[in-house]
Amino acid sequence: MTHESLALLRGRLVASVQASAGAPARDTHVIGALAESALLGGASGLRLNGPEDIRRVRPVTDAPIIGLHKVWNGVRNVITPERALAAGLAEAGADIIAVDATTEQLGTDFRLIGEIVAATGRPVMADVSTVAEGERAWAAGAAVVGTTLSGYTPHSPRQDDPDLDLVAALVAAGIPTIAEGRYQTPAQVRAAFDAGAFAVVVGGAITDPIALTRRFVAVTPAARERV
Ligand SMILES: CC(=O)N[C@H](C=O)[C@@H](O)[C@H](O)[C@H](O)COP(=O)(O)O
Repeated sequence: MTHESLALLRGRLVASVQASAGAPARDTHVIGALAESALLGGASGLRLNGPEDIRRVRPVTDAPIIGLHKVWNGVRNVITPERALAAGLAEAGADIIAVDATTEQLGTDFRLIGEIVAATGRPVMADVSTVAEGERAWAAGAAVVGTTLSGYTPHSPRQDDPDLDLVAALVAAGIPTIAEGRYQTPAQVRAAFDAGAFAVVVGGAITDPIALTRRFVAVTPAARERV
């Protein structure tokens, strides 16, 4: 199968435009405006959560949309855990479907990936947290693997920085890899491409004004006095 939409992302930046429930930006029109802004800034693709946001953005761009559907499992958001959710994303206009491909979510049976490819006709981006999960997802039919969930599962390293080691290890295993998760600076994005990443996804550092403001507030004397 050829994946034209995925091919368009090679060597390029994808903006993840999402907002948590309760955040002021959690409004489909705000998400739409942020997505359009990211495209004007040169992002070549978007990563969007849920059919509603995808429906808002699809008519204004031909840029590839990676769709995901987050479901809270009591500990963290799981990414598109069911076929029906994947079908909803495809119907809304997603070109690529992101799927949680962690051991804690799928155990050792990663067949959901192939089922979603068959049901939607869309390539799957498998969001993983370890090399073993990446290898299993690739064998199960993922078109590309993302380092998205490194740092968010019990068996991956907690760190403030992006997991560049995981990018390098997946690339060394011959797996097309999208670097995602905690990319905050252009230097980190460059490092991911230097490690062989196929594309890089940046979320909060582009689209989360609360997190961005916090970074600046943290260095004010008032904030330092509080520590
Ligand atoms: C762990 C998880 O659920 N990650 C989600 C996946 O879609 C999003 O909440 C992240 O914003 C996205 O991965 C981009 O990452 P960052 O915002 O760190 O650049």
